Amino acid sequence: MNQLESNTNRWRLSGQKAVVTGGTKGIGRAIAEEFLNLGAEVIIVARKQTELDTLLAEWHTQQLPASGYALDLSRSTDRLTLTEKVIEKWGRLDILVNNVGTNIRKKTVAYSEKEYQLLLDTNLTSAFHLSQLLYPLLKQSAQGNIIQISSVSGLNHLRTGAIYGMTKAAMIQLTKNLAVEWAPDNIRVNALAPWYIRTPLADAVLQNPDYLNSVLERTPMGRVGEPAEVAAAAAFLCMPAASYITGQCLAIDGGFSVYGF
Ligand SMILES: NC(=O)C1=CN([C@@H]2O[C@H](COP(=O)(O)OP(=O)(O)OC[C@H]3O[C@@H](n4cnc5c(N)ncnc54)[C@H](O)[C@@H]3O)[C@@H](O)[C@H]2O)C=CC1
Ligand SMILES: C[C@H](O)[C@@H]1OC(=O)[C@H](O)[C@@H]1O
Repeated sequence: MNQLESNTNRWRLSGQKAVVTGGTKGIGRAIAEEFLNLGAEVIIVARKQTELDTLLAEWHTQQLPASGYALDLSRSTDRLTLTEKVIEKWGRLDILVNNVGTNIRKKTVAYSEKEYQLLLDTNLTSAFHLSQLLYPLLKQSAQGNIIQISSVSGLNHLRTGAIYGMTKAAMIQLTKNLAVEWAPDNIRVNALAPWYIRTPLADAVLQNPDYLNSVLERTPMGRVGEPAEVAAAAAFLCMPAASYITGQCLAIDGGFSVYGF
C-alpha cells in the first residue's frame, strides 16, 4: 500500500463494520450517519420498528449500507438476539458504540427501586453485557474499537440525577478496565463525555428557557452542542489515525468541565 493510500485510509472507516446502539435519533443517529459517510457498514438498534423502518428507508435511498433491529437493549434476551444477528450477518465486528441511555431526573430520595434498575439496565448493564457478548467478534478484527457514550455527569455533579451520573461514571471506569484487558487483542476502548447536546433526550429540559440559560451560563462556548460534534469525535477515535489512543475519556462540552469561576 503506497503512502498516499495509507494516509487516505488513516482518516476513514472504509470497510469497517459497526454496531451503533440507539441509532434512530440524537447522538446515535449522528454517529451512524458519520460512520456511513466515512465508508463503514452499520447496524443500528432501537426499540421502535417504525422509527427504524423510516430511517433505514431514508438511508437506502442514498445507497448507504445500513440495517437495523428493533430490540430493547435493557433486556438481556434482546442483547443476546443482537449478538446472534451480528454473527449471522457479518461473522465479525470492528466497532461497537454503546450509545443507548436514558434519564429520570429526580432527587435521590425520590427514586423507586424500579426506576433505579431501569437506569442501571439501560445505561450500564447494556454496555457491559454487549461488550462481553461482542468481544469474540471484536477480537477477530485487527482494529477492534468500543466507544462508550458517557457524560460529563460521570465526571462532575450535575443536578440531573445521581443514578444517571453513577451509570456514566461507571462507563468511564469500564473504559479503562477493558482498554487494558483487551489491548493484547488489538481492541481499543474509549469514552466520550458530552455536556448538553441538542437531542430529544436533552430537549426535555432544554426547552425550559430558565434551564437553558443556566446551562449556557456554565458553558464557555455559550451554546449547547450538536449531535454531529459528538459523532466526529466518535469517528476519529475509531479511525486508524487514532491507533495509539485507548482507555481515554474525551469531553465534548464547549469548555464546561474546565470552567471554574
Ligand atoms: N443529549 C445530551 O445532552 C447528552 C446525552 N448523553 C448520552 O448520549 C446517549 C444518547 O443520548 P441522546 O441521543 O440524547 O438520547 P435520545 O433519547 O435522543 O436517543 C436515544 C436513542 O436510544 C434509543 N434507546 C433508548 N433506550 C433504549 C433501549 N432500552 N433499547 C434500545 N434502544 C434504546 C432510543 O430509541 C434512541 O434511538 C445516551 O447514553 C445519553 O446518556 C450524554 C451526555 C449529554
Ligand atoms: C449532560 C447530561 O448528560 C444531561 O443530563 C440530562 O439529564 C440529559 O439527559 C443529558 O444527558
